[in-house]
Amino acid sequence: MQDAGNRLLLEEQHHALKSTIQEAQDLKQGLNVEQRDVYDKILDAVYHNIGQSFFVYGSGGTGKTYLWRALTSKLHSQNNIVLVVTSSGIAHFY
Ligand SMILES: Nc1ncnc2c1ncn2[C@@H]1O[C@H](COP(=O)(O)OP(=O)(O)OP(=O)(O)O)[C@@H](O)[C@H]1O
Repeated sequence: MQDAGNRLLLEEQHHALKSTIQEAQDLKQGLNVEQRDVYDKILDAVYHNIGQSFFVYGSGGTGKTYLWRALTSKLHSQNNIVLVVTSSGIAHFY
């Protein structure tokens, strides 16, 4: 019985991971040139464990949240833990 439970859990986790990978690919493909430049710089810093801070700013509706979704989705799809702390319109990734 426990095996069946574990199998269901694994299937569900696999399904969730497949959805996240697809979402990450879709969001990445949709990035405009400016967003893609920032996306690449931030992921490069994460993958090389540089511990850099980035301040992403722009007028309302210019795609900051979209960029954030693309980044978190990509990192989640690779089993990374993403902590997002938002305060007064300023969001930090750790
Ligand atoms: N590269 C993109 N491709 C397709 N849609 C995009 C892209 N970038 C942004 N959008 C869309 O444009 C709209 C505004 O983007 P978003 O919410 O990311 O802006 P924002 O900078 O976070 O705005 P605000 O500062 O007002 O919160 C959203 O509907 C978002 O899905």
